[in-house]
Amino acid sequence: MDKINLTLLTDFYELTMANGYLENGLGDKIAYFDMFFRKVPDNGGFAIMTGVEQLIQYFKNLSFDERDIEYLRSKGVFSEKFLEYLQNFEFRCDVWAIPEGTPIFPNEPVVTVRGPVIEAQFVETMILLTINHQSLIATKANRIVRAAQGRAVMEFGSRRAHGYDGAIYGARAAYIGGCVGTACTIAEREFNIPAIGTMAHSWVQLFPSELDAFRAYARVYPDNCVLLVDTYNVLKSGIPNAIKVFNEEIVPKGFRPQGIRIDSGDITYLSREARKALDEAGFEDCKVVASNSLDEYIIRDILLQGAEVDQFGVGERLITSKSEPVFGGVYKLVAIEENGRIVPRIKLSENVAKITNPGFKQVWRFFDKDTGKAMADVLTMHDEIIDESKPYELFDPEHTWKRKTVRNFKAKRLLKKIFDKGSCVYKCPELSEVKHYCQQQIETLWDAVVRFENPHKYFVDLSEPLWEMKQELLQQHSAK
Ligand SMILES: Nc1ncnc2c1ncn2[C@@H]1O[C@H](COP(=O)(O)OP(=O)(O)OP(=O)(O)O)[C@@H](O)[C@H]1O
Ligand SMILES: O=P(O)(O)OC[C@H]1O[C@H](OP(=O)(O)OP(=O)(O)O)[C@H](O)[C@@H]1O
Ligand SMILES: O=C(O)c1cccnc1
Repeated sequence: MDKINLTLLTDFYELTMANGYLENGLGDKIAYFDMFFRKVPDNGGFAIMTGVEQLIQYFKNLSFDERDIEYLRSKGVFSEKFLEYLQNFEFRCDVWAIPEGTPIFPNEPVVTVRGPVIEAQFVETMILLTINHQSLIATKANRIVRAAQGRAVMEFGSRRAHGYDGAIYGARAAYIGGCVGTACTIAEREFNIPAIGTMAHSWVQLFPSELDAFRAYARVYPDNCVLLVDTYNVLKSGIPNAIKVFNEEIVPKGFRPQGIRIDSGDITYLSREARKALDEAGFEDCKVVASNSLDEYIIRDILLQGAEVDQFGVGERLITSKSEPVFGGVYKLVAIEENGRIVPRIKLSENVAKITNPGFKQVWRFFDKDTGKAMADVLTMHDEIIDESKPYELFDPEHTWKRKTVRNFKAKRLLKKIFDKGSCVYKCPELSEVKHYCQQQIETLWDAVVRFENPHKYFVDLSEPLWEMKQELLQQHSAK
């Protein structure tokens, strides 16, 4: 994409704090921040990590140009020393992230940044907005795709997206989450996501009659003809006219009609009637496509009702994650360095669930070697080693008497280093690989975690050393 300088896309307080850190001689103080989220949208059992590639681009392009500096100077609140620092700004942080397409769970770090506090703090806004947005849409898209039970879901949301990047990155996230393609053309040019689509009502309205409109379309696209049949009356005119045109314009040319699209009315009833009519006309292979404010709940319902739909087009409720439009990822300071030693920091809260997990950490996913299924995630100190040859005791960090010893497991580190002292050390996989990886990783989750209603809570535990360190910090603070 054409580069726009997004360096100043940061909350103003990041800049005032940065200026203040410098004034206090703390500019080079090393700090650690974690991004994590607290709740899976739509009460789902898991979310999908997405947006790392855009985050990498952001880190690579961070630099303050003349216009940025002049603007900041005009505010009259920043020291010349700070403006000079910004002019020579170079990103020097280490960054770890969970790879795109990985199922992620509440309270585990999905991004960790270590570096001079000025820089590590400054990037908060873009880290959160990038990962929050794409992970939200990928998670929503995956719910819709799962509801469709193997039927193709096309993403039709650009026109109702919240801004152009909401459309483009939304299309990207939806593809990772399982959509087969998008109506967003630029997403194919940029990301190789298949650009697909049918026709609008305006096409049908423009011609003197529906029959004329269908004929005209079929003549231009005999090999890829999907007709929109609900402009006037699906059963009385749309379907009969479509069948007539298929017979007149498509079959004689040696092609097969691709489909019809229904965009209003009772989708169950109309799709069943359409299926019957198409089958009777010898078009058993002609697909029935449905659209119209669909989401996972409506798709699940109409399939339960016996709808005969082969493909779904889903726009507004997917691209805006309408039922729950906030992912809620946050960015918290978890440690600082003092004389080269990592000193954990904690954020307290009356609400126990909101107390942060302190320290520089790693996230491990435990897989059962027999079934290949994910059993639990465990947060550990960053340098802890998990020995797969020995039994490992998992325990609930809140109810510590709940314990389980696991054997015969594979433990995989989830946080991968993507930047080393400001240099990118990670090669992003192709988007098609990410999509495939996502599907594969979801298959490692038990059905109970994946189901829509009251999914089983996947365990995100703390290792014994991390749990003890957290207790110690809590005790220190309560003693104060
Ligand atoms: N069988 C069904 N069960 C449950 N929901 C359905 C069924 N068929 C359609 N829907 C959904 O019901 C909603 C109906 O939307 P709406 O009120 O816009 O009606 P419409 O048929 O599109 O009307 P219009 O002709 O004005 O476009 C849509 O979200 C659609 O997906
Ligand atoms: O309902 P969504 O899930 O967002 O799916 C996309 C919608 O966008 C189009 O309608 P629109 O009225 O914008 O254009 P049209 O005249 O081509 O139907 C399309 O026909 C769908 O109804
Ligand atoms: O191609 C389509 O059918 C389409 C594209 C965008 C929005 N609604 C439908």
